[in-house]
Amino acid sequence: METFKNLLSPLGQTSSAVQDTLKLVVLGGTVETARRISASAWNGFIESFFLTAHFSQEDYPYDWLMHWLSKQPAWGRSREFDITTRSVGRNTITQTTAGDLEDEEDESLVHGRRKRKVAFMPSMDTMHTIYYHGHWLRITRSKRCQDYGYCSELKISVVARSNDILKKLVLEAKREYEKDAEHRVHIFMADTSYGCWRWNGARQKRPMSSIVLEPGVKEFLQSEEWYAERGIPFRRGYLLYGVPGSGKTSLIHSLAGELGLDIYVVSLSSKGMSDNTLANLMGNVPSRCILLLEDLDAAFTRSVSRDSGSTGAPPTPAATATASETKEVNDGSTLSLSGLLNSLDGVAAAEGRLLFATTNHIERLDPALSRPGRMDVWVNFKHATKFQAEGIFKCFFPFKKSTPATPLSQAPSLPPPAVPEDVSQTNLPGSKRQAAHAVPLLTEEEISELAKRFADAIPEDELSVAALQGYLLKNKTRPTECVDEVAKW
Ligand SMILES: Nc1ncnc2c1ncn2[C@@H]1O[C@H](COP(=O)(O)OP(=O)(O)OP(=O)(O)O)[C@@H](O)[C@H]1O
Repeated sequence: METFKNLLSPLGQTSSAVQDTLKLVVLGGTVETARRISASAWNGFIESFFLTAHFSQEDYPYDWLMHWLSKQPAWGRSREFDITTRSVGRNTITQTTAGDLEDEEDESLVHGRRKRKVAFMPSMDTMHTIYYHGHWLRITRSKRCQDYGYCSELKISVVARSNDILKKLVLEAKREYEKDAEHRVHIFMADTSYGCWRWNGARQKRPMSSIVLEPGVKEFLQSEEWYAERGIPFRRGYLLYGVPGSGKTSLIHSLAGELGLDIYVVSLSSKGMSDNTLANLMGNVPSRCILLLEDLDAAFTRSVSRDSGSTGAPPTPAATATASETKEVNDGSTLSLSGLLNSLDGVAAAEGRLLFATTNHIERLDPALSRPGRMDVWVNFKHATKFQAEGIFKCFFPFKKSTPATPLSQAPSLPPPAVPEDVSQTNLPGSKRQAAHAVPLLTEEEISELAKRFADAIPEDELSVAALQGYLLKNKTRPTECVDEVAKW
């Protein structure tokens, strides 16, 4: 009997091990089930109290919220963040507020290159908490994968019974955004790969007075139509043509600022541009904007396939030459003249949109483009005249208003004032034109005198205004020497 027990004992040990294992499995399973039930009960509880709003980068409210958040000290104090020089929305303001590493220079140029701003961005997938009107907002920024790449999303949750608090937040963000955007013009570029518009940056508005043109050139803007109730003329296309660096683009930007419109830019020379892409793009421009077709001629010097539907340009030698060039280059663009004309007609028919086109080679354009209702106002931009040289000099250097009693020679040389009443330097990009440079402050009369001498030394109709601006920029702290040395330049 004893022997039999001894024989069975290993089996008894095994069965208790199995029992122990089973106990562990049951215990583990119970704990896990309890955990899951409590987690889902907690989530259900949370969801029944939390309201959550999602904001996609593709839509404007995302920008309003990012802009609003950028102004919140808590957002800037985030303990986990990315450091970026990239834009995060349509609004560069998001980069330049709380948490900005470098805020004393705005859009300044260093050796001709734009200085990059570095900013703190709260990192992705981290929850940030902000107190807002008696509520704690839980905010998470995350990335979503889309057909054409990644798109950011903002999720804001709040414990509240109704969504009034979220509505209030969105409206406040919108108001603040619009207040700041008043001083900026947003630029959207056509993306030919996906036939859509991409935000490309926001520029400081530039006063129209800083664009120095011969008298009469700006007249086309002064018709009453422009400032009629809607602020937009009716069914008009404006073709600005002429030498490079003569102010065509600058004038359009300045106008956009005055009318409070964003600019949608299509470069017809872009790779992959086709009739369909152009039609898609045109179909997606908002109702109030400036549509700018850049390098209109480029489309005709590459691969525009003229079809029987087009009226055809007279066979000028230039056109013949470009036709032969056309065959050589083919980068996938299949834009046809009729496709372009159809798109233009569609845009022109839409009220509230302003159509502008620029070209450096007017002779290459097809006359069909200048039909009434298409490009019916043509404006020629030439090289700088003496009048423009004088004007640009005056725009460039700061001056102080001299009181009649003060003799010119005794006018004290003061550091540049920070007061906004100084109307000079409006031609320079950026808002802090006078900031760090010790420009000797001359009187208005002295600057006028120097400007006259500068203009006398500049040959008429030979240099572009951009070239003159480049020279002045190099001498931005030496107004007098710059005039003395201009003959050698
Ligand atoms: N008439 C002008 N008045 C004031 N600034 C000007 C004028 N023309 C050119 N500029 C300056 O020169 C630079 C280039 O000007 P802009 O880009 O407007 O020229 P553009 O005619 O559009 O040239 P492109 O044909 O090469 O596009 C800008 O920084 C602008 O400030």
